[in-house]
Amino acid sequence: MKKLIEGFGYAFKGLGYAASTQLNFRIHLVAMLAAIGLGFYLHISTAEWCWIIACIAAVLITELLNTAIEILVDLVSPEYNVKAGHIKDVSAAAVLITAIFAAIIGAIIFIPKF
Ligand SMILES: Nc1ncnc2c1ncn2[C@@H]1O[C@H](COP(=O)(O)OP(=O)(O)OP(=O)(O)O)[C@@H](O)[C@H]1O
Repeated sequence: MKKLIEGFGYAFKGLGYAASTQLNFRIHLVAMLAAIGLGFYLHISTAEWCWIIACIAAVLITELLNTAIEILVDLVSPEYNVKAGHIKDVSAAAVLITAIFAAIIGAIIFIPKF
């Protein structure tokens, strides 16, 4: 039980680190709050909530993994290295793709309600 609680502590430490060091993560958190607020304001359906929650989770998880990959690359390759650059670029592309598709799903759900 103690191990489980410690594990949660480390996870929240990671969340705090990402929130305090990554501007993009904070932007995604603001977008999450905006989507949740709009969801309540526009009374979206249960199925629509499921899509919005899945999108929020996908974007935040991808951003956290991107942050972890950036830290790992900086650790193993602090000097300039073409492959290190590719790893960071591909990781950033994963965040971009997730955010674009989340925005598309958000637009499909919210725009017709205005
Ligand atoms: N060690 C490296 N070798 C080669 N290119 C790198 C290296 N580190 C970073 N780059 C290049 O610079 C870009 C920006 O890297 P940086 O570490 O500033 O990431 P970032 O996406 O701006 O994240 P953050 O600002 O949150 O640290 C990378 O996407 C990559 O193209």
